[in-house]
Amino acid sequence: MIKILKEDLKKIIDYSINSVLPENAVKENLKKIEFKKNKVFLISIGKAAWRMANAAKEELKDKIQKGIVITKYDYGLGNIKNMEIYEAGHPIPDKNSLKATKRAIELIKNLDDDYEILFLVSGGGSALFELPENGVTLDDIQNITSQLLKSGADIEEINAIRKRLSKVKGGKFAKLSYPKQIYALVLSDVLGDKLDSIASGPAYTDKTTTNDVFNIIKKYDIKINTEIKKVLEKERPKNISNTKHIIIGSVKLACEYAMQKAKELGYNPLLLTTMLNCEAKEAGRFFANIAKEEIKSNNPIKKPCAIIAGGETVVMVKGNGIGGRNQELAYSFAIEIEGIENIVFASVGTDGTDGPTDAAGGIVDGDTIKKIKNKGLDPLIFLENNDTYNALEESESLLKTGPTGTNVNDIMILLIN
Ligand SMILES: Nc1ncnc2c1ncn2[C@@H]1O[C@H](COP(=O)(O)OP(=O)(O)OP(=O)(O)O)[C@@H](O)[C@H]1O
Ligand SMILES: O=C(O)[C@H](O)CO
Ligand SMILES: [Mg+2]
Repeated sequence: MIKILKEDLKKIIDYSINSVLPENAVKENLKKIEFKKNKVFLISIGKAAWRMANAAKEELKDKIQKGIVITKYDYGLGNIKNMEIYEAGHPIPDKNSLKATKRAIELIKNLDDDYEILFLVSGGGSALFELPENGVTLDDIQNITSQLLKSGADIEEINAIRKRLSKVKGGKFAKLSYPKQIYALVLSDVLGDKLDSIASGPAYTDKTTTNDVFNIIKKYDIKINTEIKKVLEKERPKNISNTKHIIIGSVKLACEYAMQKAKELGYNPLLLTTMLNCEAKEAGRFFANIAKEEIKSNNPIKKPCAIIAGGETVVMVKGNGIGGRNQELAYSFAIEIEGIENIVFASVGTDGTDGPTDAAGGIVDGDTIKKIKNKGLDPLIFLENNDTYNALEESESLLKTGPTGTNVNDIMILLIN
């Protein structure tokens, strides 16, 4: 029984991820853009950058005369005609992020008046598209980003800070490109699809205030020096007039496709939320509470059922193990449902990389914790040490997809028979 549940769960995940791959989304939405000039410069940033750029090139062909792609290491899939392809550091920017970004700006500065800009944006863009603001060094950015990523701050909070430390975020890229028109196609990995947060909104007006920024610094006890403090006080550009944005994919869509596939496989689907953003291990426990209620009283939906959620949880990393938010969520679920039969649960990053690991997430059931105990290991220590990658590896519960080419947050699916 578990075997079938697991197979079904994997089918649902595959279907959902395949349905939000960027190619179709880019091609369909390009039809909505009315370019006014005959030449297009393409700039594509983020984890999905290569595939989005390739799809745009297939669709617009030689109308795209030049372009640059900036993606994460190993996410570039070869040459694309007329394009420069760069790979750089993620989730913390490195010198290749800066080199590629500098090059992008240089290319844009040299474009003649016949060009408009097609800007393809996907999650991960914040780390990959980066040029430090005057008075800020790459070291500063690396240090502050790394503090923020471990602090439990959510992506909107993290990006509020990133925007101020950068010359290209928070609408500054649009200002740099002015008066060229920018058409942005955005694959959203931010809950609620907030355009000023996705990849730190390079071409979108920053909605955060200086007050917000210092509240975040205080709330998460981020250590900054006086030079950085001065930079953080500077306002972002307002009145950006040369950009148009279209959202072309999101976690909501991924959840809807998961529901569709679950139904097709005979499960009653229920969508809990597309905005899950609490602490990962709390979310795991909450899902376990729901699973127990379901098993006991067929509530909130009749079995067999698929209970689905989308979102992006946070982890306050305190230990020195390896893992990611999906692995931690799935593992904490497993701890709560040890020994219970006929349930399978997965939490997965649609981009295929959960945290700094080669896994997309975890897929767990009532036997997961037993397997760990049978090896004489203590299941709780892994969680305490944020070492859920190793815990899931020991229990054959890692979910690996490899880089998927898309990036629309995380999905959680609970199947109960
Ligand atoms: N050992 C660990 N256990 C659990 N979570 C971890 C661990 N180490 C890092 N993380 C979490 O992994 C997150 C970064 O992973 P990941 O690359 O999947 O982020 P992402 O949100 O997909 O990136 P982006 O938003 O730039 O696309 C960090 O926010 C951090 O909280
Ligand atoms: O790059 C980023 O800032 C995150 O992935 C959110 O878009
Ligand atoms: Mg990820």
